[in-house]
Amino acid sequence: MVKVITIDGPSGAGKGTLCQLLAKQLGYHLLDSGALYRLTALSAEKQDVPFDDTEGLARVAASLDVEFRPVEKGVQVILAGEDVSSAIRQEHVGMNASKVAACQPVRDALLQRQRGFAEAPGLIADGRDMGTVVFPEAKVKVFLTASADERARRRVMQLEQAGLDADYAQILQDIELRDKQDRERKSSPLKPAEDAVVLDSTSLTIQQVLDRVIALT
Ligand SMILES: Nc1ncnc2c1ncn2[C@@H]1O[C@H](COP(=O)(O)OP(=O)(O)OP(=O)(O)O)[C@@H](O)[C@H]1O
Ligand SMILES: Nc1ccn([C@@H]2O[C@H](COP(=O)(O)O)[C@@H](O)[C@H]2O)c(=O)n1
Repeated sequence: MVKVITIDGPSGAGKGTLCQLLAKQLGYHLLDSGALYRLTALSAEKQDVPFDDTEGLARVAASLDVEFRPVEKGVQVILAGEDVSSAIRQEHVGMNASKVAACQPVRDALLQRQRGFAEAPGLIADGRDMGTVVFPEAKVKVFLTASADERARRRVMQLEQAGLDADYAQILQDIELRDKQDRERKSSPLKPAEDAVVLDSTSLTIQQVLDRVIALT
């Protein structure tokens, strides 16, 4: 059986950073499930599908023409031949992803595609419901958290390092709103699986987080 390690948690907890390091160290494949919800939101926007059109959104999710291309500094995301790696990372796309992700038909449309990433020798699955819904049989499950203040501080640093303006108060407000939406929705709400190890990274370095997760494998 393919070994799957699930890393779930709220926005900015450090899941993506951890998952890339884990995948590299263990030689496993990587699933960035948030990218699929972001791509669905971006495609819906491009195709003028309203965010309350459940059927339309599910069609968009089911027909995503996407390729994840490994490159030296991570993964390039290609949507219908166009490089949307930066476009899907915009703050408003994250908020829209959180809206479309609350729609059960969208989640249903993406389920098998996500499971298809589980190939030998193993998979690191990054998201909100990897341990609870998509890979409930995974042997190692981590729920990575950090305080909202710390996550906003990290996001500000990330944006400033990329040469972009960052308003701490606005970012904190967006993080808290996205947390609320993701935790309170009916479909696959953000929560730790019963058998997940909860890891609070607020005062841990990236290396310390990585070491603790490697110790679980
Ligand atoms: N333990 C840590 N200490 C300090 N900074 C960290 C830590 N973990 C991650 N970071 C930094 O925090 C920022 C956000 O991390 P990352 O993008 O991995 O979060 P995420 O959980 O994947 O967020 P999202 O779900 O919104 O994609 C990055 O700039 C990353 O370098
Ligand atoms: N398994 C998942 C992954 C993500 N989502 C939703 O997508 C939004 C964007 O995710 P990022 O990890 O890229 O920030 C997120 O806020 C969730 O609403 C999800 O529902 N399930």
